[in-house]
Amino acid sequence: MTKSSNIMRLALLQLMHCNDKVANVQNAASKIESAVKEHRPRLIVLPEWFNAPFRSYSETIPDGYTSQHLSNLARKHQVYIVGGTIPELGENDAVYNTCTVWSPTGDLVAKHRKLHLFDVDVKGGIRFKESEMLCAGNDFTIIDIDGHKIGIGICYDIRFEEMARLYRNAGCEMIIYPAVFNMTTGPLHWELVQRSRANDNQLFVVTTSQARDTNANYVSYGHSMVVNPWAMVQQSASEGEETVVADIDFSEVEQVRQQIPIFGQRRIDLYATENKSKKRE
Ligand SMILES: O=C(O)CCC(=O)C(=O)O
Repeated sequence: MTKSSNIMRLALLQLMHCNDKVANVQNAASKIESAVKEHRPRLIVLPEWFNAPFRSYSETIPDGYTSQHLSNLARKHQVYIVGGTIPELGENDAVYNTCTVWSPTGDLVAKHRKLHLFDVDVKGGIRFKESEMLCAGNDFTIIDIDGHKIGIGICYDIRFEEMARLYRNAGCEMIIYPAVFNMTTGPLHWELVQRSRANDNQLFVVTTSQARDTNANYVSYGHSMVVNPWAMVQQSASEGEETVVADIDFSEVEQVRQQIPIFGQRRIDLYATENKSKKRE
């Protein structure tokens, strides 16, 4: 697709979350409505696990409760929606951490199942084993909005440089990660990994987090963020419920790539990052 505009307005909805799926979807719907009325974004991004994080709430895509609501909201408001993530009930009763993307016609553009599950044990900090509850996806996901290629990853996926590199190699100008870092790794790495991926690959990195609820079992770090291809933080939220509005200027991607042309200078005679998935982008 040819690029119809170099500017794209994003709205990142950093949402508060509770254990009531219907209330969470309603909250997202009302924040989407306000963002559209006040800011007219082209693309809205929701947080990881914005509806509910548990198997008991899992649903099929695209006919499940949350999918149908996101589809209707995208159509009603004529906007693209990167629908954070939801627990997807997949084949053989497997549950995935899945991001859906909806077009302004209400169609499902793509779904991305988290590739890297968050299995960590940080002494005195956080222990988490996402693979006890969920299965990992196997496919990369690239969408096209107005001629701009955008890669999709989910939370822990951001730590894997090879994935971002493959997206860059496939022509992406932005990577969006719905994510919820925590109070151990958030202060340490949240901004660092975003600026690293942006710097390594000379593209925009966008994250949308849940808002911080200090009474939750898993306390979110917050700070939804847009990092530009110079690896500078263009905009960022604080901890609470907040909407971040950012005008992305895609011409910055080309400027950085021309001025610091690392991709033409790589020694690909000596090393490579190879896509081994069955479904190649
Ligand atoms: O990478 C991190 O520190 C946090 C990742 C995470 O919370 C997740 O993937 O769910």
